Formats: sequence, C-alpha cells, structure tokens
Amino acid sequence: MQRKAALPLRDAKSGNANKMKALCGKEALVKLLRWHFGYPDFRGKQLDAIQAVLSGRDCFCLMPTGGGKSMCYQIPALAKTGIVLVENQVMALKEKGIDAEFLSSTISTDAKNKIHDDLDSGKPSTRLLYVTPELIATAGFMPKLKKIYARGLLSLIAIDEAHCISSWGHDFRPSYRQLSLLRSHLPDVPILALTATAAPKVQKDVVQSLHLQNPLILKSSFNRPNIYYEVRYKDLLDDAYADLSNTLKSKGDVCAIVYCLERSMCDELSAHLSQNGISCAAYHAGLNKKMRTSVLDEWISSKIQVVVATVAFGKDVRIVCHFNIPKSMEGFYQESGRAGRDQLPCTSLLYYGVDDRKRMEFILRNSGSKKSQSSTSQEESSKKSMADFTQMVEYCEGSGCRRKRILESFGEKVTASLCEKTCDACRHPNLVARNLEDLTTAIALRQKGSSSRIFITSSSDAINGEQLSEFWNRGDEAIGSDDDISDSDDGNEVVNNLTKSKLHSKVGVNEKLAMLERAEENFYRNEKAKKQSKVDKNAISDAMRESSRQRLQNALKQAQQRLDNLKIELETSASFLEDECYKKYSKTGKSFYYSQVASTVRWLATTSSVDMLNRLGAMKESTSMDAVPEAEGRTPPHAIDHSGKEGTSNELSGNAQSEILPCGDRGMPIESSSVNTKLPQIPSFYEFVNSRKTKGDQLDDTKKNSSRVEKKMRVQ
Ligand SMILES: Nc1ncnc2c1ncn2[C@@H]1O[C@H](COP(=O)(O)OP(=O)(O)OP(=O)(O)O)[C@@H](O)[C@H]1O
Ligand SMILES: [Mg+2]
Repeated sequence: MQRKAALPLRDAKSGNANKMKALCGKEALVKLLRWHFGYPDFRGKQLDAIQAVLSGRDCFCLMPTGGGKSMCYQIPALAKTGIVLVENQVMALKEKGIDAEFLSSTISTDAKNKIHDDLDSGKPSTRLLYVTPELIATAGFMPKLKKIYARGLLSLIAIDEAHCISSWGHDFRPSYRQLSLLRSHLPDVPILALTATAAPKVQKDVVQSLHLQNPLILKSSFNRPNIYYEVRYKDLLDDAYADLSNTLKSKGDVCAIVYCLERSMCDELSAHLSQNGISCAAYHAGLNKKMRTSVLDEWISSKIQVVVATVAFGKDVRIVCHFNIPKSMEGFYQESGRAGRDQLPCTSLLYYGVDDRKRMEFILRNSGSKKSQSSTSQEESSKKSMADFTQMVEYCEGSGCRRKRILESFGEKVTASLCEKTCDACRHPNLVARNLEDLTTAIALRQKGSSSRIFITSSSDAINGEQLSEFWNRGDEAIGSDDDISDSDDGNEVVNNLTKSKLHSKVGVNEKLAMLERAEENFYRNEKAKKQSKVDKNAISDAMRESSRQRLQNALKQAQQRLDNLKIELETSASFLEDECYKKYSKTGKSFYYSQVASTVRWLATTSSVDMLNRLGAMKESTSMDAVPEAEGRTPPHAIDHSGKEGTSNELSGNAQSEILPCGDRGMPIESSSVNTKLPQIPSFYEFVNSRKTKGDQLDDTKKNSSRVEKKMRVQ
C-alpha cells in the first residue's frame, strides 16, 4: 500500500503556548484524523482524551467496545514528535503507513534489532511502539525506555485494556501489575488508561495501580445501540445445533463468531455447522500456530464465514453467538462487543442451557483451588467469580431488558426506553416470559427427578427380594470418550449417583419402581440433551459397541456362575448378543441401543439356563432360522408379549401374540438345532416397569406433569 507522507509534524516542546494550542486545537487534530484515517470527525470522548494527554495530563478513558479507543493514542503519536508507548495492536497501522512497531518475544531477532537500532538512533522514526506488559518487566527494556525518555522522546504511555491490571476485573493479568512501575521510572510522561469494561471498583483500582495524578476521567455510556441482544434456551430447543445453523443461514453469509466454553465443543460445533453447509472453522489454543494463522487469514479475507472460538477474536462481525453461557458479564460484554464495531446493526445471541450453567458453576467453584493462592484469596476469588457468574445467569434467566441489565452491571443508570426494543425481552416480552416459564417447569422437573433420584446398589443387590435392574450400573459405561464429558457432566452425575448410593429400604417396591422409572426418564432426558450436543448424534461408535460387548460378557460370566457353570462360550456369546442389539437398534440411535443392551444384561441376570441356551443356541442357526410353528399346549416358563406385558401364555394368548418357547417332555428346551426359535422380546426397563404399573398403580403426578411439559416443550 502506498505509504502516505506524514503531515508536517510540529514539535510542541519547542513551540510556544499558542503553537501548543494550535497543535491541540480541534481543527488540527481533525485534519490528522481525516488525513491518516479518512474519518470525518472524532467520536464520543476521543477528542477530550487526545487533548488531555497532549496537554500532559493523565487520563482514564472508559469507552464501549468498538468505541474507538485506539484513536486516542494514535492521533497524539501523529500530532507531536516522540514515541507513544502502547500496551496492546500493530498491523492495521502499518497498512496506513504509520510507523508502528511491535516489540515482543514473538518477533524475530533481526526485526527486534531493527527496532532497537531505531530507538537508539536519537531521532527514531517509530511513532508508536507497541509492547507487552511482560516486556516492560524485562531487565533490559526499562533502561532503554529511560534513555528515550531522557532525550525527551517519550511523549505518552497508553495502556489499552487497562482493566486487566485490576484483580477485580474479569480478565486480570498479573503481568499488567508491572505497569505500576512506569510512573516511578518515567515521572512526567502522561499516562492514558483505556478500557471498555470497568465496573466502578475496577476503575478505582486502575487509577490507583497506575498512580495516575489528577487524571481526567472520561466515561462514555457502555451502551452499544447497534447490538440486538437475544437469549435462547437450549432446554426448550429440540436441537440447539440445528437452531444455530438455521439462524446463521437465515442471516445470509454474514460474518459471525461463535464462542464456546471448551475446545471439544468448538470442534464439534464447527463440524456440525460445516455439515450444514456453513463455511466455518474452529479457532482455539489446541490448534497449531500454522492452523490458527490460516483460519485467521481465511476469516479476515471472508473465505470462511463463521469462526467457532474459545477466545476473544479479531475483526468486525455481524453476529456474535455465545453457545455456552460466559463466565462473567464483563467477558460477555467484551466478546459480544466484537459485533458491529462499524456501528452498523448486528446481533448478540446467547444459547443458555441449564447443563452449561451447572458446568460453569462446577468450574468456578473449583477454579479457586489454585495452589499458588492462599486459602483466603482462593476463597475470595472463587466468591467473586461466582458473583460475576450470577449476574450472567440473571441476564439469561431474567425477563427484563437485556441491555438495561448489561449497563446496570457496570454501574450505569439506564431508562428502559433506552433499548427501543433492541433486545428480545423488549421486542417479544410474551415469548420470553413463556420461555422462562417453561424453563422453570423443565428445571423443576429435572430437580424433582434428581432429588428423588433412585440410589440403587449394583444389580446383585435385591430390594425385598426384587432383583433390581442392572440398567443403572452405567457408571462404568464409557458413554462417549472420556474427554467429551467434563467431570460435572450432568448425565454422568445422574448415573454415578444412581449407582453409588443406597435406596431407603422403607419405601415400597412400587414406589421404588416408579422412582426408578422417573430416574430413567430423567436419565434419558439428560441423555437426549447430551445427545444434542454430539455432532454425530445417534451414531453408535465402535468404542461404544466394544464396551457393550464387554458388559455383556461380564453379565454372561455372572449368569454362568449363577447357573452352576453353564457351558457357554463367553466371548462369542457376548458378541452375538451385542450384535443382536446393534442390528435391532443401530438405526434408531444410541439410547435405544443402550437400552437393549441393558435389557439383555438384565435378562442375563435373571433368566434360566433353558432360556439362555435357547437364545444362545440360536447363535449357530442365527442366519438360517425361519419362523417356527408354535409348540402346542406347553406352558412355557416365561412368555412375554410384544407390548411388554408379563404373565403366562394363557393370560396373554387372548390379547397379544405371545412368544412360546418350545419345550421337550421334561420342560427342557428342545435341542435348539432342531427347533428354530424367534428371540424373546426383552422389554426395556421402562416397559418392564410399565407392565407392572398397569396393575392399578397410579402414575405419580410428576410423571403426568412431566409428560405434559415434555409434550409442550416438543411442541415449542
Ligand atoms: N472517529 C472515528 N470515526 C469513525 N470510525 C472510527 C473512529 N475512531 C475509530 N473508528 C473505527 O472504529 C472501529 C473500532 O475502533 P477501535 O478498535 O479503536 O475500538 P476499541 O474501542 O478499541 O474497541 P475494543 O474495545 O473492542 O477494542 C475501528 O474500525 C476504527 O477504525
Ligand atoms: Mg481496542
């Protein structure tokens, strides 16, 4: 790009007062803005900040995201000789032909030497020197800075993202603490502190930590009028992934960022969006440098439309989506503020899920346990992060104006009319109210389910003689690979609780079964929610099949011991049984497959050797078997009709096609090789419980409510 010759610089030091006045005058400064940046005029408090620092005064400048904070130090660097030292961005300036250099550990040695030579030259051409706070702290840098200062060549120190210096801020970086040395080493160089998010406490902390002297405090409203704020509720959506891809598609190929909590979620979500024809890529610390640069370049050149990131990310976008609830309002404001920095209309969309909330609470409760911190400060930081997060939860679970809630969290007084229906709560109050009502019901049901969660022992334990389903011993089941599931994963938690604790023996069997059934429904609901968050939603992975085979083999082993060492080949039988489940349910999805595996395991725990041999006997004939005429007259030991009702064949034969197992004279099974039997239909636990429950047990109210709300949620 053709380098622009700089405007003739006037040197304020040598000039007299009027010259100084002319230099700081609005006219001269607007001329610089137009000449170098092509903008017609200054925005908000930019001019006040520039004039303050040009007159040598410290300034604390609070401006919304995208407000134009960088201009507040770029113009001064052009208005007078000397170097402006900046903590923080360089490329954009170089493209404008402005001599900006970035000194940090990441640049090459000769680039570093080139900058140092220029700085040592006595007449440096560099106007803006970007450094990192870490560099300030290195031994070799401060003496260099003092030399430049001694020659009167240091005109301003600008600290961008100044909130990072405060441990009260959402983004505290200890390295920023070094910046408090600057004032003592460089006493009369004006300091400009800039931030987009600083709660009153943070502002005070920044002014004190940087030792600002009688600073000019400039506060613009945090309001971002061009951002439309919206919250959607994952617990009320059938498929949040599909919802997001439809939304992105409906907006046309606009540039978007989607923030996620975890890298794995970034990868999955980006894969899902790509499968739905949206050009997107994941961007997180798990990618190598080359990958990250190429994603960045492709995104900046709009070759890809959407980036799914875990961290704050580059240029102007039209939509910023938080697919997981952020941990603080400040972080949310910063990241959503990435949208529409060109002041044009844009959207901030947050997908709120109860699971995400629990996961974040779990993380924040345990994040304070950093070794380095003393127990009190651990306590304090964890309390503070929980308080910050509560604000975020209130933003999602509250029905009031989203914009008002954001601005008030930064201590800004706001009238509700300010929003002018540019948030979902103001534009669609009834819809938001209804969503919140359904969400409350859904949460209550889940809590009911979890508080009366059945704590059962392992399958071998009995309750009043009733063999309990082995179904719930899924804690040992690798549901998906380990790293997909964070420790606090709700679904796992449900199962682990279920398998770990004991059921109160005084509760009657029927109530227990009802509670088991509710817990199963909850588990499935959790399973379903988890399933939503898996890209290949229903696929049954080989790992999953292997673990099912293992599980069946264990169950076969236990059955063999129980049936005084029945002669069966464990391995082949396990694969055979697993294959049955897979063939039967691989299309319908993981949960049914699991349920069939569990039913088979249950069956193994209770079946007789006759049934076992019949069923396994089919293994040899499994391909050549065809339907076999029913054996007359024998009452089979165990007949189950398709509807899962139990009872002897007489009871059932009237109203349902029942499976009769053919038996020889002594009630022993006719040799399986001579008789082809169809496999007995094993009811799922749910059917099993239901078949018992239809004997006059009243379904529990919550069950009725839950199916009502479930139906309603499905309708939504
Ligand atoms: N006076 C102005 N007139 C028009 N556009 C401007 C003006 N000042 C800055 N901008 C543009 O506004 C956009 C945001 O500017 P800048 O990056 O400085 O914002 P910021 O306050 O640093 O935002 P953030 O808090 O997100 O870092 C940039 O594209 C910048 O070029
Ligand atoms: Mg900025």
